[in-house]
Amino acid sequence: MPLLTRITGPRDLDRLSPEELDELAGEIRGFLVDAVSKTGGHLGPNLGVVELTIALHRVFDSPKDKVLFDTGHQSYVHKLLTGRQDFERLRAKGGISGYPSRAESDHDVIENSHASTVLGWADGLAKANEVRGKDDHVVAVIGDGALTGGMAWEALNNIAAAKDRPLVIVVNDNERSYAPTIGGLANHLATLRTTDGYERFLARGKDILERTPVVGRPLYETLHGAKKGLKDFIAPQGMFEDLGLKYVGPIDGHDIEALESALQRAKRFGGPVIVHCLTEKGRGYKPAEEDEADHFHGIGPIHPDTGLPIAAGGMDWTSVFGEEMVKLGHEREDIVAITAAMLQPVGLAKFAKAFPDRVYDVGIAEQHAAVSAAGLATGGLHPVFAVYATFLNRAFDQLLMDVALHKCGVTFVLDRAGVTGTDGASHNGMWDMSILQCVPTVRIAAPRDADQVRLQLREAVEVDDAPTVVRYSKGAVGPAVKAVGTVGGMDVLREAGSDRPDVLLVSVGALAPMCLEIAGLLDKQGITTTVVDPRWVKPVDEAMAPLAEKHRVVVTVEDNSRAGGVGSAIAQALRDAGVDVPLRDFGIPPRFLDHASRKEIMAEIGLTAPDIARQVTGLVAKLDGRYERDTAAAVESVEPARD
Ligand SMILES: Cc1ncc(C[n+]2csc(CCOP(=O)(O)OP(=O)(O)O)c2C)c(N)n1
Ligand SMILES: CC(=O)[C@@H](O)[C@H](O)COP(=O)(O)O
Ligand SMILES: [Mg+2]
Repeated sequence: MPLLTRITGPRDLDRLSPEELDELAGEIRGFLVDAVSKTGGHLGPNLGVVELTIALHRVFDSPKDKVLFDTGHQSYVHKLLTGRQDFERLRAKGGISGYPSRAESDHDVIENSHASTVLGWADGLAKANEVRGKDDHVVAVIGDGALTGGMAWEALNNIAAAKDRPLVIVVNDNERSYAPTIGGLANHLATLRTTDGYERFLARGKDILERTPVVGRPLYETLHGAKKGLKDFIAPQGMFEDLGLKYVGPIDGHDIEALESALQRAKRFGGPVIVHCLTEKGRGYKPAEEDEADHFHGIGPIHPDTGLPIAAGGMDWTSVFGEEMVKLGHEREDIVAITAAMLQPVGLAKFAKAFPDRVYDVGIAEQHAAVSAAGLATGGLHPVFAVYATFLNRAFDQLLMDVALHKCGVTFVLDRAGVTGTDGASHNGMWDMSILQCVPTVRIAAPRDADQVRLQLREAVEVDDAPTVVRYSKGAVGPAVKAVGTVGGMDVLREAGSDRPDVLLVSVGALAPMCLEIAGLLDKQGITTTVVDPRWVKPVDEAMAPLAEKHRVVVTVEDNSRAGGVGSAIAQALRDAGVDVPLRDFGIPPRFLDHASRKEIMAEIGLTAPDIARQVTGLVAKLDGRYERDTAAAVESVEPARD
């Protein structure tokens, strides 16, 4: 019977022998490859923390002790050891989340998948324990990549100041974010890695010697003295110790015994202590180990034996951007690119290959990316910062106060805008067109197809005195949607065919095909509709108000939060212009969305053609003063939302 099936909670690990623990690690690796190759997910990061997570749960007593994960994408092993072994529907609707989830388990604390927050959480929890007189342990697992985020250092600055406040920081150092982790910190970790394990030597020696006190004690003192000498001699004083943090390491992150020994020492230390663990992303699965791109950081379904993707990827938004960037790079030598540790995922790999000296990976440091972009622009260049829409939240103040306030020509390209779905609540790109509404001078483009991405990216990089934003969805790019005319700077996608059309339907970005479908459904109700794509959704086009005035109702549809989104901005513009036409805005409800597929979530929140057509039908019926009965009948006659 597989050992893994006997593990229903962390305490079941205590009964296993060292040999069984190694056997369990092997079983877990096999389980991860088998399960995640079917569902997709973060295979590489989790293969790298098998032994580490086993050791953590043997040394600490979760959930009394808090075991915290930064970003949380590497918490699958933690889930397996804390009673969750059904990975059939990993990241799918109704299945387990790909990140810690309080609804799933008391062992889970941080659900936020935005990096570099774990040390802040740990600092707060440790302070709470101190105030409440609790002796629970707080253990924070942070990757070398997440350690490049500014918030990690804000927390470390606080943690290091409290020398008597116990807190265990486990640095999961696999030398990679997606690609190899960049920066001075990564170089410093490399220095610590090369100090030939004097801590490891001591840790192992101390535990063995302590078990034989008679002989061991004097011998240990000698060793300890030797260690001091050894350390001064062979290991530079680590930055962490200079900060006032006890440093233990480097520890082989795949040696359970060594890990437990180091973690036991850290547990007893009584103050803030860093355990520096050396791990390998993708360990134990050859296709991942040999993958130079990102060691299978995040994958879709693959053939387990070869690691090759099952679904062939078509043309996606990211590739369209990436290819146009290369063309722009050839045409304009002032264009440079910035990524926050996601060169490949945001589509800048080709640009980096063509222009290696004009691309900057700043680490997981979006705030720094935005401020350094202001510097680059002030220095005469035009930076393009490509980042997932949800991670731009991190750099809001820098976009506002460094880029916009100083009139810097910086282009922010937001990938994964709108509902992404399977990565859970914190990954949907649903806030950018809300938070940016209040930024003076910023211009926001929402391209509807590949041609518009190319065109609007070019329009954006032409602006040299204000921030520009180009935002598009995740995954395959939809069909080209041609304009049939223009009004002001807006594209008309469908004429109403009436002198007094009923509905002005404002289609934002990638939802254009759905908006044309809505217009078709309204047609069947005898409702005439003009469909426009503003292209640049901020500022609201000056032609919007006079165009709205020619219609009976305005409907806006956006893949962004309804709260303060494009619909709100247009409503405000109509009010400011004295245009009194009712407006109904459709978007993502301002709440956190549980993980599911994009399609499932869009249906759940009513962002589908039938749902919207049904509501607009009812709206127009009410405008006509038709009886509720008629309205209900008209509404029901719209085709039900396809499942
Ligand atoms: C603020 C933020 N920016 C970017 C990301 C995307 N991201 C997820 S995991 C990851 C790399 C993390 O590297 P590391 O912390 O070393 O963990 P590892 O995957 O190596 O275990 C990145 C950049 C994120 N989750 N949050
Ligand atoms: C954990 C994290 O933030 C990333 O790995 C993210 O999951 C990637 O998302 P995509 O799969 O959409 O690139
Ligand atoms: Mg890493």
